[in-house]
Amino acid sequence: MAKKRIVFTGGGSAGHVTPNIAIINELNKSEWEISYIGSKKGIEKELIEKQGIPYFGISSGKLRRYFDFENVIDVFKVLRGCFEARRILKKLKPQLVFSKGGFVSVPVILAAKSLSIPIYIHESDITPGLANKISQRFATRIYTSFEEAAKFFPKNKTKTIGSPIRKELFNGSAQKGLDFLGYTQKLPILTIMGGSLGAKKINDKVRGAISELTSKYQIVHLCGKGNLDESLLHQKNYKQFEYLHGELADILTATNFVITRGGSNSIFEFLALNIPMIIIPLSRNQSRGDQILNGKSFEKNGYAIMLEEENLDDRKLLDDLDKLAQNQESFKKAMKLAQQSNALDVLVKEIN
Ligand SMILES: CC(=O)N[C@H]1[C@@H](OP(=O)(O)OP(=O)(O)OC[C@H]2O[C@@H](n3ccc(=O)[nH]c3=O)[C@H](O)[C@@H]2O)O[C@H](CO)[C@@H](O)[C@@H]1O
Repeated sequence: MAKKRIVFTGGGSAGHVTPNIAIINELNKSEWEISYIGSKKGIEKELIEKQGIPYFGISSGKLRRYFDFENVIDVFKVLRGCFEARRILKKLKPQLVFSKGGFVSVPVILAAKSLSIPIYIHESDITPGLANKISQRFATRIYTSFEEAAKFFPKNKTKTIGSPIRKELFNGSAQKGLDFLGYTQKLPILTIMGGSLGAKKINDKVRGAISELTSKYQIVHLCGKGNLDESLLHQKNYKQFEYLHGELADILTATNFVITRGGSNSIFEFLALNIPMIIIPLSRNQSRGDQILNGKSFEKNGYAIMLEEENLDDRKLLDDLDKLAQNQESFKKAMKLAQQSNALDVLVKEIN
């Protein structure tokens, strides 16, 4: 029997890729021929090629909400991306395009629409990103992580399902994580994840308070590409990484507490893994404020403490960490009570 064909798209940062990887890993490879269209150089290229999935790079422009001369150039890049995506889709002839958003997905969606290929999209945040805002009118079905997001999309084709999480994250070994880090069970493990690209503000604050932090915690700092601090290479109880791939599952299983940006996929992963967290969202100056809404929603439900960047100083960070540790059982209880969504199973079923 001929295989069914699906094309995934999404990129720019890992949050627009890891949910696709979660789904790809669950699709039966003897039934599905899977391909991916992303940008020529974005993080999606490396992450998808690691999975052994055929990858097609297209020209893509950044979508900005403000005026910039670069916008004019980017319009041409996006147009070029549309033609390239159309050529690739005509060749691959998929029955479905699945998009996780990010600016590279827009040309793919426009091309898919022009070829009448059905399109499913997933929105991770409470308010839709610009790419999904544009794409939604062309989508056949729209899925959201947050209940609050559904109101931004047409009712008849939208469904809230939660966040599709890579199954491997649930199969980690705490001991393997400790061995990898060279840590013991003497002090709690605090993992700091500044989103997939790292967060300079968080990196600086953590490093500024390093003596006090490392006297209480064994730290795993995911600091983003190009953000390693050489002066701390020999710091006791401190391990820094630009980005972790396969080891992440073991490390998160060994982790007691997390300090994180408010990226939707990360915080849903910590929720599913029952790890109490402090969320420091990207501020309104640097974003549309989606992470603040994500953080507020998690705080309201008792899963996290939210600490706004404007209030982020060493003392506040240390105090909030103490609060998190003292009340860890109540955070864990609230997280356990949360309807653990089976978003991944739902999506795989709907795609099949
Ligand atoms: C700056 C920016 O625009 N951020 C957005 C981006 O965040 P970002 O790309 O940071 O996305 P998320 O925090 O949602 O997800 C990051 C993903 O990368 C993985 N990971 C991270 C670090 C690491 O070392 N290894 C690893 O595997 C995490 O497990 C997670 O699956 O997309 C999110 C989902 O739309 C949005 O909520 C964020 O606002």
